[in-house]
Amino acid sequence: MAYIEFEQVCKVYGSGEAEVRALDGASFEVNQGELAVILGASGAGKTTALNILGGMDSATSGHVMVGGRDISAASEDKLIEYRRSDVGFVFQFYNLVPNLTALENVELATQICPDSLDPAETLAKVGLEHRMGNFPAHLSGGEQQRVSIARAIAKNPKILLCDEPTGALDYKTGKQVLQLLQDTCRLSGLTVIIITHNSALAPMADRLIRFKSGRVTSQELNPSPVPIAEIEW
Ligand SMILES: Nc1ncnc2c1ncn2[C@@H]1O[C@H](COP(=O)(O)OP(=O)(O)OP(=O)(O)O)[C@@H](O)[C@H]1O
Repeated sequence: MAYIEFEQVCKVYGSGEAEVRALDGASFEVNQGELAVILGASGAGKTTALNILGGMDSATSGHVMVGGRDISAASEDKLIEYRRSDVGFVFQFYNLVPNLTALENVELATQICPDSLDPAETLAKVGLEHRMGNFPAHLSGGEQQRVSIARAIAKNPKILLCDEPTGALDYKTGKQVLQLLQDTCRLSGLTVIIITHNSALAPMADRLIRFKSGRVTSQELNPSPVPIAEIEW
């Protein structure tokens, strides 16, 4: 059994004329420690799938198994615990608290987690040891995204879910952020899932999952993933 199993998941928003099938029987799996890339056009259902996997949204039907637990059948209390201790999120627009410093943003996330890592050490790991006292507005986009990655990693989660993590960054900064995510996956054994529109990123993945119209159209394993530094687009 794979660590993550997304089985025939449907997500329907609205009803009647206004019904939208954001997911329409999507199935994929990801093994522990893998870096998976989810590719698909706008509206294909990628964010919906990630939100369900992260326990932030619920499936209309189907099953979502993580580490042998059926999170699609979990109670609200269990889901809160799952979101706190098992899942780290990285968003396109960082979502940092503006009136807290970089260090305080990371500390805030770790305060609710039982096995969290040291916030200052984690910021140093992402190369921000000299920027810990800065507020988000005084950091570049790439640095803010590093803080948000540190915030997610410092929870010591089992899976790291990244929704278009380089969508707001320039080419060079985006590449550095992807390198950090690839290194984090390799060095810490964290299971990392990255959503992107950019098909050029496919070679960096251990597993490539393609979404179209709420379904998974293909799932490929890559025996020799390429370091992001060697990928150009
Ligand atoms: N809360 C909602 N209510 C109604 N429809 C929704 C809701 N969330 C998503 N949808 C619809 O579900 C479909 C899938 O959306 P989703 O955001 O998952 O796609 P996506 O592949 O992540 O797209 P993008 O790359 O543009 O972010 C879209 O048609 C979207 O409009």
